[in-house]
Amino acid sequence: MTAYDALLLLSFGGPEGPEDVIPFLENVTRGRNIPRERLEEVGEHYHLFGGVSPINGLCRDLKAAIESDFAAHGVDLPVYWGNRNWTPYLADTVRQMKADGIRRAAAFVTSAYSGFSTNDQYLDDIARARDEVQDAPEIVKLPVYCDRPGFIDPFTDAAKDALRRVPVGARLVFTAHSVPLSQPNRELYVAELERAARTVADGAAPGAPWDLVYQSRSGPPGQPWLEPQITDHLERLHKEGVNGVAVVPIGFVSDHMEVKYDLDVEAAERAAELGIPFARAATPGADPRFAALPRHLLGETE
Ligand SMILES: CC1=C(CCC(=O)O)c2cc3nc(cc4[nH]c(cc5[nH]c(cc1n2)c(C)c5CCC(=O)O)c(CCC(=O)O)c4C)C(CCC(=O)O)=C3C
Ligand SMILES: [Fe+2]
Repeated sequence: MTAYDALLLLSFGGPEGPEDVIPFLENVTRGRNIPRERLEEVGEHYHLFGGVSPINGLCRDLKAAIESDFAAHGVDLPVYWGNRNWTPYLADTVRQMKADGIRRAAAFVTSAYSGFSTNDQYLDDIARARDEVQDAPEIVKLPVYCDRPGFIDPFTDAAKDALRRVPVGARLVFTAHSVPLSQPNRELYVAELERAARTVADGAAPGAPWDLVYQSRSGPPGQPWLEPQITDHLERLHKEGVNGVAVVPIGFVSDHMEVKYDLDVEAAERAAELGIPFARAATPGADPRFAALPRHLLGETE
């Protein structure tokens, strides 16, 4: 079926305990001009969760779901997992793949879009990890999948479910991670987000208004980033008299910290203060349709 001899699940990584939080944040922000106060604030978000990022468990679940999907469809490929910013570090995974005799792996990244943070940085990570390992296996990133049914359909179902938890007429609000306006390929990222949001909105609430807004901004105050922020947007919707909000984190694939804190804690609190009924849609996570995406994408590339 395929010219590959392994699948590599490539993710962001996150701390596994309180002592990991600061070194993890240093890894993420090295050379990136993020204010110290912002780091301390984000560190507190992790400490609220015992210093453990949800992303690691989510990756383990997704890896198991991909393995089940492969087994159910006769795809005989081992699945490896490596991260950009924390253990299991990608370079260590590549070293293990090499030791196991892997020669050419396909990489499925836990980020669906084109753009710098969402695609290009992962390509750089692959190149850097391969440089660290002598005769490293070839690693080919699978195509961007933000328009695929395996990504869109779970969101459409989740958006419908979230709409059922707020009053009829509530606004569908899509969120994605903000990035600096100066970031390379920012237009492409936004265009893909708009297209994905429109597709989900058409499926979940045909004809109803929807918005695409941003979250988790981290740069210095003077630097322009994609706006509006979800919290500001909630205020605006409140002033407009909107009677409820169903938030769909279309920019992410799983319920990691940006979802569990920035939406489920921060945005939900803001909505409560404003008296707006608020529901947050699930992300694809380990949905079997999402876990089937690597197999579908493998079948298309050689
Ligand atoms: C577009 C995008 C995605 C979606 C694509 C993808 O999923 O890859 C994403 C995902 C994630 N971002 C994550 C964590 C962090 N991102 C940070 C900082 C930044 N993110 C950025 C962008 C994105 N980030 C940017 C432009 C910065 C500024 C620094 C820089 O230019 O790189 C910081 C520093 C502190 C802060 O938030 O300021 C942290 C801790 C986690 C792990 C969560 C967990 O542990 O559960 C995940 C999945
Ligand atoms: Fe981030």
